[in-house]
Amino acid sequence: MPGKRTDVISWDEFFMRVAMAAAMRSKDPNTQVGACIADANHRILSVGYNGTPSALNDDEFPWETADDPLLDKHSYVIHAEANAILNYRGSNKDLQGATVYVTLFPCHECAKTLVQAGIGEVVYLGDKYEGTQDNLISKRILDTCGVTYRQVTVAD
Ligand SMILES: O=c1ccn([C@H]2C[C@H](O)[C@@H](COP(=O)(O)O)O2)c(=O)[nH]1
Ligand SMILES: [Zn+2]
Repeated sequence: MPGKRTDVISWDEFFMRVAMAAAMRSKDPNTQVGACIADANHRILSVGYNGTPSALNDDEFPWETADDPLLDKHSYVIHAEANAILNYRGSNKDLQGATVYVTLFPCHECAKTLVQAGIGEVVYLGDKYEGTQDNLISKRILDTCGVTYRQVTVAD
């Protein structure tokens, strides 16, 4: 069609950029994670980022890592993927076969949650914990459950 723009961003890049925007809402000083769930019709089903439960004042809880679980941020943060699933307002069945775009490869807890929610594909940006025990368990869960995963890059 004459005059039509053709150099538009791909769906992968679009959904990953939505996940990247969500990550910018995270208060975590070390690792900001965003997740965007999309269906086969290229509709966004939900978005989430890593943060404390909304009823919990994030000024009153730690954002550092500590040996004492009471003082460790990991005890209080809901992961981006879990928040995206929890934020979803449709029927759970609609997540069946959906794709999650996530800025960090999911941890093994998120892998279990994604599988149980029916997510069929994980598209990720970074894998900074690659090779760790948690990361290997996560990949084992996804592999065993038939959830495919692939890495994408997004230009600066
Ligand atoms: O699957 C995942 C794994 C981690 N997160 C969040 C949880 C924390 O807020 C950070 C990780 O912090 P580190 O300092 O890198 O341990 O990332 C997530 O949302 N999803
Ligand atoms: Zn996780």
